[in-house]
Amino acid sequence: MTAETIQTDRIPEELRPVMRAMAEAGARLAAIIRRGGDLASPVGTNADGDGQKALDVMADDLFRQALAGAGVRWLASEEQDEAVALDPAGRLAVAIDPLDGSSNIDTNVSIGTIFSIYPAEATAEASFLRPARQQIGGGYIIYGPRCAMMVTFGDGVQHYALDPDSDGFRLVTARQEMPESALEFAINASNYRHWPQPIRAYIDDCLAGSDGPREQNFNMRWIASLVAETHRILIRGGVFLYPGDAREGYGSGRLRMLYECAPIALLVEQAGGRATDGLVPILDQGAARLHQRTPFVFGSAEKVARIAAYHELPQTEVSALFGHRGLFRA
Ligand SMILES: O=P(O)(O)OC[C@H]1O[C@](O)(COP(=O)(O)O)[C@@H](O)[C@@H]1O
Ligand SMILES: [Mg+2]
Ligand SMILES: [Mg+2]
Repeated sequence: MTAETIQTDRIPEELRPVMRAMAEAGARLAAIIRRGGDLASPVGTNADGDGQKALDVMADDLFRQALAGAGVRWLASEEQDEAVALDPAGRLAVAIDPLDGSSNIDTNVSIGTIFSIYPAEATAEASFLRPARQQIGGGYIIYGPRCAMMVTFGDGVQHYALDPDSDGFRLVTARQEMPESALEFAINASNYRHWPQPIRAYIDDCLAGSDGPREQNFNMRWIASLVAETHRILIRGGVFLYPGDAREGYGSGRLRMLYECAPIALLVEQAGGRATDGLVPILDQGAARLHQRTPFVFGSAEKVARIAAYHELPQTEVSALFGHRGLFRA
């Protein structure tokens, strides 16, 4: 690669090496995805028992190699049981979901990479198992019709796109803001019967549309790539929900606190939205274990606040017919 892998003038100086490495590995992964081939074949199982596909492992190797020379002391990955020590002199700790949206690899639907940056502490535990608000950077790369990166260093969200001529990420928008409101929600509705009552009630009211207490119609989207849902919501607004549910192993939902929810929550808050576990802000929480899951709700502030209010309603009110939830009229 000849030109800069990413335009760095708006990136804090101490984070430029790590961002150059992320961009370089991201551009390489984008090229592998464009070329296609057998990327979705099963190759093993990761720490949490999830099936790994060929591209999951390739992406993990690519980012680990790129980050090895970028001032990173600790690296935690979805694909590794334990955090690994990279550079003893490094001052940063990076947590990564190298390939997000694995179920979409073979269908040519947008997939991504999610990353979170903390100051390195003496141990991996101290570096990663801490309040998510202590992140000094977080973002994602989306491998879609256009390859793009959204990243925050705590002062707004920067939007970059991969320039196919130079193979480097160039700034598109210096301060990406999320629209305050939109009539779209995203949830995997096949799990409806397993959801807790407040989530069912919220979705019931969306589905009732203009005949229900909200008195307006909504649209639904579910891509099954967190990165792609986040990108849509950052650009167009709306809300995303992956609640805990009654299926075995899904009590805290599916998504991981450290390398999925924490960085997405940082981006969302920096873009003017909100991100919670349904009730409590994600950034006020931290992972107790590297691969800990959490229920996740994020999007336009007003919608996320409304979902929290459904959690606070008395059970009798939540269970009542939607027409009786007078609180939510208009
Ligand atoms: O298949 P489900 O249950 O709808 O889950 C979809 C979710 O799982 C994920 O694919 C999990 O991420 P990985 O692909 O990195 O394991 C998210 O991107 C997506 O939001
Ligand atoms: Mg993921
Ligand atoms: Mg993944």
